[in-house]
Amino acid sequence: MSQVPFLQLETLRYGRDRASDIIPSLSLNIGQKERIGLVGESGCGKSTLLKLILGVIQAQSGQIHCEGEPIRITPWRPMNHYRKLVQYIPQDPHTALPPHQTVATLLSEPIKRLKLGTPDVAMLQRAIEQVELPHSVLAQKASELSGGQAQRVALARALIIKPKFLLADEPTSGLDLPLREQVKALLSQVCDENQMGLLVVTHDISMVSGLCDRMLVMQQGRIIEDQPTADALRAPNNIYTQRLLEAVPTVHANAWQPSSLLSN
Ligand SMILES: Nc1ncnc2c1ncn2[C@@H]1O[C@H](COP(=O)(O)OP(=O)(O)OP(=O)(O)O)[C@@H](O)[C@H]1O
Repeated sequence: MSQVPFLQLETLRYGRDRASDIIPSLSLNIGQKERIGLVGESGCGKSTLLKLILGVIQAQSGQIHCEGEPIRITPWRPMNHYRKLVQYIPQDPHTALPPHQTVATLLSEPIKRLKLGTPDVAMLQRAIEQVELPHSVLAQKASELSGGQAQRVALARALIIKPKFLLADEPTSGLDLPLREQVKALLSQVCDENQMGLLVVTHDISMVSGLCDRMLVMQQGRIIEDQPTADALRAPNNIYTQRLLEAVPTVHANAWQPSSLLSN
């Protein structure tokens, strides 16, 4: 019996009019626990696609199914169920997290909103431990967090409801190199621990090569490359992907080798 994909996006269209659609027609299947990296130049529609999947904006046409069910049958009832399955970490947590709220309040909010019980101290402490922050952070306000801490708190807030899938919009933008490596390692770790899938938008090809099984390249709202990451990096199908990889100083398509080859 064939397994239903976790997410099925069918001919999604998003834009004001057909002549200037941000996403003209996009279809994509995402498997359970799949880790996908989405790259493409600025303004091509990556964040728009994440918002469509999250359900915060609605496509003009097309459908999204999650585990075989449409995500929006009536405005609110199915969305609550869906939000328990799919969570999001924003591009800039510092501006997305309400500055005057404490981390404890921020972590409690999704549990209350989604009616998943009463948050207790032990639950909040476990959540903050999972992103490798000290318990003392729970008492701090969002405005008092560093960029790296805010990113981890945003991750803890997404993970606290134990989603099956995480959408991450440029989770390492604005962080310095060591912090980027830490966030990448942490994402890999939490995906393993929580048996969770991931769709990460990034300009950092090393994040895709280090974290994702599958690589998508978007151009003008269309997916023009969709391959296992190793194949996309070694032999891209599309000339645009080739150019994108050549523009990356650290990971050159010709220099890249899968770790299995390096260890032989
Ligand atoms: N709220 C909005 N109203 C109108 N146009 C928008 C809105 N948000 C984004 N756009 C436009 O949609 C297009 C795609 O934007 P989007 O943010 O999805 O791109 P992106 O690939 O994520 O870019 P970046 O890599 O710079 O974050 C851009 O042309 C942008 O100007």
